[in-house]
Amino acid sequence: MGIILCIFYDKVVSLHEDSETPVSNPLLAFTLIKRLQSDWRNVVHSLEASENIRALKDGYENVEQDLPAFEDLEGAARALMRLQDVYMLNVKGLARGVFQRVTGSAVTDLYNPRRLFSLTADDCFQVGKVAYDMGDYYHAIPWLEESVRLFRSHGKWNTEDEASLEDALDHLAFAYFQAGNVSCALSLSREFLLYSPDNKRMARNVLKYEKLLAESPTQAVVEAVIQRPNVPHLQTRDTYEGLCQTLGSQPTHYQIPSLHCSYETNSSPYLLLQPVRKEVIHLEPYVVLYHDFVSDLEAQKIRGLAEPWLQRSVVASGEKQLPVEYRISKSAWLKDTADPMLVTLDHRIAALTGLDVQPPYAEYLQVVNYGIGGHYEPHFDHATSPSSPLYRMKSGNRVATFMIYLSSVEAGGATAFIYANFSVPVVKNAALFWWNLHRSGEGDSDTLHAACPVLVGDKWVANKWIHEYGQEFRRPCSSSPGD
Ligand SMILES: O=C(O)CCC(=O)C(=O)O
Ligand SMILES: [Fe+2]
Repeated sequence: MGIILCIFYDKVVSLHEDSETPVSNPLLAFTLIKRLQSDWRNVVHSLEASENIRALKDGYENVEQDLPAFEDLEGAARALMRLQDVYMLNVKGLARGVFQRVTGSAVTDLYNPRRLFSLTADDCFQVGKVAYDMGDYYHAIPWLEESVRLFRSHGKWNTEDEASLEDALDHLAFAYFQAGNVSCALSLSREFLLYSPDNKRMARNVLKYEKLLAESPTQAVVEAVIQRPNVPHLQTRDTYEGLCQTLGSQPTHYQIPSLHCSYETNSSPYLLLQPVRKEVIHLEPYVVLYHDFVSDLEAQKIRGLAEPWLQRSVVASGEKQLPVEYRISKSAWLKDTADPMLVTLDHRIAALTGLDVQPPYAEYLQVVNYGIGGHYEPHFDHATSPSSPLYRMKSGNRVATFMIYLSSVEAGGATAFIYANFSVPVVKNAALFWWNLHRSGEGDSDTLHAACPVLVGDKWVANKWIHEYGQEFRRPCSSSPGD
């Protein structure tokens, strides 16, 4: 193996040596994907590697098809930007490996990593470039700023790097120009010319920026405010993000007497022997958390059964099911026949809720795995249009959701109820239950909810969606719209 690859290999090994779990730190996850997607390729194609190039290339080509694709790197960069937005994380801090929310002069640590993984100038460049290529200068600027700062302070270019200080200056200058900040664009372009004085394009840009500033000198002082790119389908973004930022901890005014804990037996012989600790979290909509609904072993078993079948999650769009940016996770459906333990689980859900969960009155168990940055933006579980694929089961709408947390997370990943204005943290082995429909059969719009992005960790949940039919005598209907 060539010396360059050895150095590169040692660097990768030392970064990952003390992570005993699969990658749970978003910064480490991003750099791992980047190392496999672009750094390694850059080492292989570098001039220094030429003496050992054949062996090096053969080794790379053998595994190339199994390595992350550019699309994966892009996804990982977008996940970092999502975390930055939702948790108001500071890019400078992220590049140093810390997860800090900075609001005014207040700095809050959202997570304290055991070890700091800092990003390189080239890592930051790649994140900024993903945003830049999408015309998203709001995100491109801080990441490219950080890249320029790191290139300037370390100065050294590494074999595996895709970009140099000039590339970072070039992109940042143009991003500032696009965002309306001509004076920053000008000074960065001038700095670029110090390193590459013969670059004609940049010389023309400098002239253009000088001319613009001469024509309208106010441009020099006006700090352009760049708007964060809007997500049209998400009007409730501020509430959602605020609820995610609490990481599921409840404000004290929720500690009201009607919200209490009890041992639930629901008059079921099954539960009399082993009551379940129930915590009423909210009344309208009615949301309860059943603690220790499953054991560690059961949770592990369910994850293991689902793992081989996991696929990118989809959502109902008209009559079709499609992957979308607002739901990022993997999921699998488990039939009861997959393991007798799932039948036991159904019995336990039926005993607790008093509902019939046999097919077709409930769906199979949907197991969901969210990686870093994985999320599900505000949505309803029940169908809101008569053409929804949910009606294909011919057992009505989804009357209730029973969701089991099959893992803990290190940070983030809370379940947020937007209009009801509360969020529930991930409580390993607990199950969250709520009614999606009023007794009239009409959807309860107060159940709008979301899965906050996972900041650090690997989140698993399982959904059991219970349908209207079969529950007629278990949850009688009522014509009163409020019930
Ligand atoms: O994962 C969560 O916290 C919520 C998941 C959810 O709402 C869903 O899968 O429909
Ligand atoms: Fe949901």
